Amino acid sequence: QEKNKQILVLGLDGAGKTSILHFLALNRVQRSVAPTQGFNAVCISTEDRQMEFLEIGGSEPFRSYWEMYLSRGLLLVFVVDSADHKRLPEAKKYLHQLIGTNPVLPLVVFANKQDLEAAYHITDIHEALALSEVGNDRKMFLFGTQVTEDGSEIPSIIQDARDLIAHLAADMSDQA
Ligand SMILES: Nc1nc2c(ncn2[C@@H]2O[C@H](COP(=O)(O)OP(=O)(O)OP(=O)(O)O)[C@@H](O)[C@H]2O)c(=O)[nH]1
Ligand SMILES: [Mg+2]
Repeated sequence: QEKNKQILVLGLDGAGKTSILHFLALNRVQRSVAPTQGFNAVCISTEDRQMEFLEIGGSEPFRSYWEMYLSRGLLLVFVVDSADHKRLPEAKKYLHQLIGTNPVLPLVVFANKQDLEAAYHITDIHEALALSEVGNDRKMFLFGTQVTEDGSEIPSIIQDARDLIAHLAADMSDQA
């Protein structure tokens, strides 16, 4: 049933998936984050419902699971390291492979690590990931985020993103 579908959180290793989930769930920055070896399920309660997030590790051995779980996804949250310029083409390749299998799955992209000096601005991330090509029938959102202890401004973006994800997830469940 759609109600049991999860919000998939995918993206290359080190992009910040676990860090973002921790912040979304607890409004706090996690100090030492270990790479996710397999799956990381996080349940977040909003006023009227629960959201189930499923992160799948971004390291090579776990990427083969991404597509398998996509059919069970309510929406896709894709996280990139905005400062990892070298691997943006790889991230783009995986993203387009994933969404290619489902023309309507809503997409929320986090251009993470905006605190780093080398970070690309979201307009450059939009271009690097070819987000203009994700399809006209799909809802797509892009957030510039950072999960750091200093600077109180940006984490409010993560809270906005959480509200948006809650709305999208509710829409998708109600459609079922
Ligand atoms: N500077 C900076 N570092 C970050 C940010 N978000 C996460 N990190 C750090 O980046 C590293 C990787 O973060 P994770 O959250 O483990 O990344 P992940 O996408 O879950 O990685 P896998 O589980 O291996 O797929 C950790 O050392 C985090 O502390 C950010 O916004 N800015
Ligand atoms: Mg992780």
